[in-house]
Amino acid sequence: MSNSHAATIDDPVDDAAAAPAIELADVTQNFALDGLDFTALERISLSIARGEFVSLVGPSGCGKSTLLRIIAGLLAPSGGTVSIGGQDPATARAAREFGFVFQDPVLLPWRTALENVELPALVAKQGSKADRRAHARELLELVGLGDFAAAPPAALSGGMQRRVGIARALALDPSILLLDEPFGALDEITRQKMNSELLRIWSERRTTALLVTHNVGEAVYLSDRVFVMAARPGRIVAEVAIDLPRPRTLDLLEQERFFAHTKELTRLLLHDAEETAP
Ligand SMILES: Nc1ncnc2c1ncn2[C@@H]1O[C@H](COP(=O)(O)OP(=O)(O)OP(=O)(O)O)[C@@H](O)[C@H]1O
Repeated sequence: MSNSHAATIDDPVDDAAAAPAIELADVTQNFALDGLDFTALERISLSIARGEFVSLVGPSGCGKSTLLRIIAGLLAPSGGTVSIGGQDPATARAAREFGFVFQDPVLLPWRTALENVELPALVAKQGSKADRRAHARELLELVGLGDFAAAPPAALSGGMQRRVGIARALALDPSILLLDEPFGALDEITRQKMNSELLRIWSERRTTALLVTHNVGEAVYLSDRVFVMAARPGRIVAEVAIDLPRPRTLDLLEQERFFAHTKELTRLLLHDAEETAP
């Protein structure tokens, strides 16, 4: 039986389309501190499929942020290979494959919410002024801030500023969202609301998401898979698949299966903490 459209093994276009969103093989990172070399990350290997939501949890200093920086092409690893949809990280970064959301959204105080969201496209000289504005408006609507386009950051609550940060991260239509403790500084209720919003936005935009968090419940609620890291040296010690149905709603937080997963992850983290205690 023949099919003229079937992919062949050698087809580079189909190979690139089939490549995982993020793939790391034996990634190692050494840093020098006070003249001494130390291993911050040791042989990290992982593969994240397109459209997957994956979290990294682990103790402070285990290298989570360093790993994000390597994936984003901001830091060249000491060893190993990184592939972003079949490209090297620097090429992927230049192609604007990444959107970043950090704990502090760092909005420009003299620009309105809309102008902050518009900024990446302005800097990248993308589209006409009218197109940029329309896209920024659409993104503000997406994060539920359509009525706050003209507000300066100082007039927005912490949660609203994070929403602007998410809208800005999506401004150049990235295929991968890298989130480093984005809601760490928020109170618990606002954080839960923001997580629900994040899930909605992620499913609407169909991006790949990689989240760094200290919060085990947050990792379970959001993720398809969670990687547990340990410190000294930073490494992956467990991978947990979260078998909770989607779409996920806040009532999930009271269900037995949710508790079972958070318990398992907490146990893995504590077990590791005991093993690496000084
Ligand atoms: N540029 C650098 N030079 C030297 N050491 C570094 C550098 N960047 C990170 N480190 C060290 O690498 C280790 C991992 O740091 P990293 O910030 O990635 O950890 P983390 O897991 O994100 O921590 P936290 O959860 O506290 O944010 C730490 O010991 C840190 O001091």
